[in-house]
Amino acid sequence: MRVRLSKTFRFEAAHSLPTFPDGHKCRRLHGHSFRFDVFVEGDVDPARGFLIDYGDIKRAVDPIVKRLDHYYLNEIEGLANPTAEVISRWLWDHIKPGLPLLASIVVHETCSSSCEYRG
Ligand SMILES: Nc1nc2c(c(=O)[nH]1)N=C([C@H](O)[C@H](O)COP(=O)(O)OP(=O)(O)OP(=O)(O)O)CN2
Ligand SMILES: [Zn+2]
Repeated sequence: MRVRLSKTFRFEAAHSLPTFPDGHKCRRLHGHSFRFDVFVEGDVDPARGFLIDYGDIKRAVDPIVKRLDHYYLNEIEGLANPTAEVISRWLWDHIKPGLPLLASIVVHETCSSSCEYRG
């Protein structure tokens, strides 16, 4: 049985988007309560009845969240232009080595705006 699981993480951070046009609101320093969903995919071991312990996903992702929470994202290596697109790829690149079943990252920058990256 093939399944896709998700677990949601949150962090608070500030950013500004230097590639947006002059006068655009997102060029100004502002903050978000970022939320992102981590999706893992694979085949369920019939004897165990589960793919991966949700706790193991948390243990793989929490150290990455700590690198973002309450920081100015533009100052983090690889996030000089921290759009939702760039953040989702950055999360993928940092989470995938410790979570090989990773299938997708969805970053929710606001309640109505999100970006999915599938590697
Ligand atoms: N393709 C992208 N477009 C925008 C990004 C982005 O990362 N990728 N980011 C922003 C801003 O950071 C902004 O904070 C979020 O944009 P927006 O959805 O416009 O925010 P609002 O809450 O103001 O949206 P409303 O639906 O108008 O209330 C902008 N664009
Ligand atoms: Zn923003």
